[in-house]
Amino acid sequence: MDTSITNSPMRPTGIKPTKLPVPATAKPLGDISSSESNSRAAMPPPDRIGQKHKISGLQEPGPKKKILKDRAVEYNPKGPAPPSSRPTNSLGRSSTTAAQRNTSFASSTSSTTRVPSSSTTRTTSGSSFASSIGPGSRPASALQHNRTPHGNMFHNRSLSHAASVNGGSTTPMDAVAAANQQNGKKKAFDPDERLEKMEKVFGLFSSQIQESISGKSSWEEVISVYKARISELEELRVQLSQTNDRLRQDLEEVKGNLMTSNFTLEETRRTHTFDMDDLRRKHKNELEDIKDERRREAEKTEREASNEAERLTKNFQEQIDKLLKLHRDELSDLEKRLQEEVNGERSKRLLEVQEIATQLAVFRQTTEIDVTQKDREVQNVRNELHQVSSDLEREKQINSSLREKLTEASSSAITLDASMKAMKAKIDFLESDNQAQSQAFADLNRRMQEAIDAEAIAKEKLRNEETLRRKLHNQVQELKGNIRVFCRVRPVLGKESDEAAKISFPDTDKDSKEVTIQGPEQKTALGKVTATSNAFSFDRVFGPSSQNAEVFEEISQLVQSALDGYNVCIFCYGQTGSGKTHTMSTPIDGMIPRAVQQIYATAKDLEEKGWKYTMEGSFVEVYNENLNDLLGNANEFDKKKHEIRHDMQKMKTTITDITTVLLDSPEKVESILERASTNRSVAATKANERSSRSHSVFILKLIGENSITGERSEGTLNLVDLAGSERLGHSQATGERLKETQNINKSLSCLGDVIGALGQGKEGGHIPYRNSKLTYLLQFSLGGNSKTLMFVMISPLQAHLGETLTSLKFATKVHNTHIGTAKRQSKVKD
Ligand SMILES: Nc1ncnc2c1ncn2[C@@H]1O[C@H](COP(=O)(O)OP(=O)(O)OP(=O)(O)O)[C@@H](O)[C@H]1O
Repeated sequence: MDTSITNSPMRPTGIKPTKLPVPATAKPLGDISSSESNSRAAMPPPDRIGQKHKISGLQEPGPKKKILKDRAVEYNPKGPAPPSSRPTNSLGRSSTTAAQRNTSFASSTSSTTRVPSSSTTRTTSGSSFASSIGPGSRPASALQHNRTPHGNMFHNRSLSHAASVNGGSTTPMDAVAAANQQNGKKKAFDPDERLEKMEKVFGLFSSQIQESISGKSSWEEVISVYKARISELEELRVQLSQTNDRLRQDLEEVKGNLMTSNFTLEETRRTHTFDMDDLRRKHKNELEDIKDERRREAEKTEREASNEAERLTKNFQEQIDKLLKLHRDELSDLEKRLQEEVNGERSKRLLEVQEIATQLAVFRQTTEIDVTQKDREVQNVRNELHQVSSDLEREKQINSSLREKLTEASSSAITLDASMKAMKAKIDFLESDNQAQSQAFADLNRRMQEAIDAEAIAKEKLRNEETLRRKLHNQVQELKGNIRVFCRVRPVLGKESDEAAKISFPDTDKDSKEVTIQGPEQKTALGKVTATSNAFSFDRVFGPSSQNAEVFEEISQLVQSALDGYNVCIFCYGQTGSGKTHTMSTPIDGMIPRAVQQIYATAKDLEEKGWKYTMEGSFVEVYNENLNDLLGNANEFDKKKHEIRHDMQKMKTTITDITTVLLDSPEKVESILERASTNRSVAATKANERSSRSHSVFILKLIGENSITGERSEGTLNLVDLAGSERLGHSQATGERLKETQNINKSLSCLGDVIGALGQGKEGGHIPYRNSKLTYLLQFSLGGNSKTLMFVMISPLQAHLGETLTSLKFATKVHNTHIGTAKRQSKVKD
């Protein structure tokens, strides 16, 4: 049999092998061969049998049945066995034949077990063998259980076959044993009977051999079917592997496409995110600007409204006063005029009455004289009585007319009296109206007084609230920490063509406190290129699109603290060209002008709460460990010596021979900055042609006094623009520039040392302020009695990545420092 069928390694194609038919004649032969061998082994050797016969002296049996050898020849389909030179045994079979048979059985046994079919196939062949043996036989699998360690299974099985040929259910062994038993009763061993039985068994075996031979051809057919099937399967396998290769290629292609799509998608998403961020920031800035504008407008309107109200109240008061005065004057005039008129009229009427009375008296006298004359005349001229009577009559008529005249005069006197009374009533009325008005004015005055009192109470309340606000504001500042670090990344400028570094802002939507920078690319030992991602966190991070207004919004609270009497120090740290001067000193927009503007606006608001501020500004430069007066004469730089003096009791710093400008208008700061800028030492290095090689410190002293509460506060706002922090190696400086760079590096590292020592917070511990001019100058503005803010400025260029990471590490060190609680410098005047 071709063992390559079963032994050839079959690739797993996933196709189940077809169940191939197993010929019914096929039988496992190994057992039979073995059993035959075993049967023989169990028999005594023939020559010994003969010997026994001879020894026993028993009579030779007569004409016997054919001997076993002959019978074997009869059963052999190929004819009688060839003459053998080898000695044969008494059974007439050469040992070679038996060996061959054994080999043949063994191989058929192994081939049977090697058939590459399922257990079903094996079972089938097992059962076919079982069926070929007879109804009483057991299946091959069952026979397996009879295997003994001594290999005598074949013996048992051959006996079993023999038994089944006899048609009984007893095994051949049992039969032999039974025969032995029976014979044993008669005699110990009956060879004839034994031989007969053996012949029967042999006949059976021979028939089975025949069957096996015919089964072999069936197996060969099966094998050829298998072979055909195998070649088919091989073809199928080849086809499948080709299809598989094609599919794998397709898969690779699809994977490539997918990666490209993913990459494009990622690119688009990133661009979109950046656009969104920009838009969001722009929108936020615009919103902030609008808010600011609105707030300013609202404040302005409020201020205007209150001024207008005040002005109106004043005007109204003045008008009322004027009106009152006018009314009073008018009234007194009217009164005077009326009095005069009444007096005039009265005297006139009195004169008239007196005149009439005089006339009447004169007339009466005359009349009386006339009457006396007439009486005398009557007497004299009684005769002339008629004449005198007529004269009397006439006189009576004159008298009556005079009486009428008197009545008329009396009535006119009565009319005069009435008009006088009316005049008096009018005067009375006018006088009573004046009283009502006076009452109204008194009411008005009272209400005004009440309003003034309420205003005074409100102002008092406001003052108290201002004090409370200062306290709370500074509590909030203290809670935020007395040293804060902000990071600002400037945008890539139009003129810059260098590659931008990979800087991201992971929490722009939330707190804006984080910045992540991808470090330089490095090759691993295996040649793989990797880049580390460096994440930093600060109190606030401003991206490239941030504006100075947005930055100032964050520091305005510290400026307020300076007004409230605290020492505040704001630094800008970073390499040359990273945006320090842009942040600090840009005209109108920078931190210095904005701080001054805010201080003015707030100081003005505080005026009505009783506060009056004076502001003094000075601007100095620390260059090569020398102090220069930036508001002084540039020709005296590095020649004139300025000394720093500390008053340890009052915790005050003064610089000798320094220009101090009284800032009495916000515009003055512009001229200060301009002057300082022209004076400031700017020298070229290879790193940046506009590099500032000195530290500049804008010192603003704010002294506030409250005339009402007697409070006084003294705060200092230091706005420090540090020199470029680049390392020596990078700036490639030599000579004078090398000295500058060394001094800059020294003072910056001293600043780090001072902050570090303050951070350790040892009570009374040594703080190395004296190690550099800068730290010595800022002694009272760093540490316990101050609030410090450090801006770390970042260049967005990949070429500056090393400096950027160094700056951020320094800033992180500062950020991790906690400086003790700030104390306000305030006192109440004695
Ligand atoms: N946020 C910003 N927006 C726009 N331009 C900026 C910004 N920051 C800096 N710049 C520009 O970058 C350039 C360098 O900035 P700046 O002079 O402020 O750097 P610096 O750190 O002060 O350098 P130096 O150490 O030399 O003083 C300037 O042209 C400035 O206008």
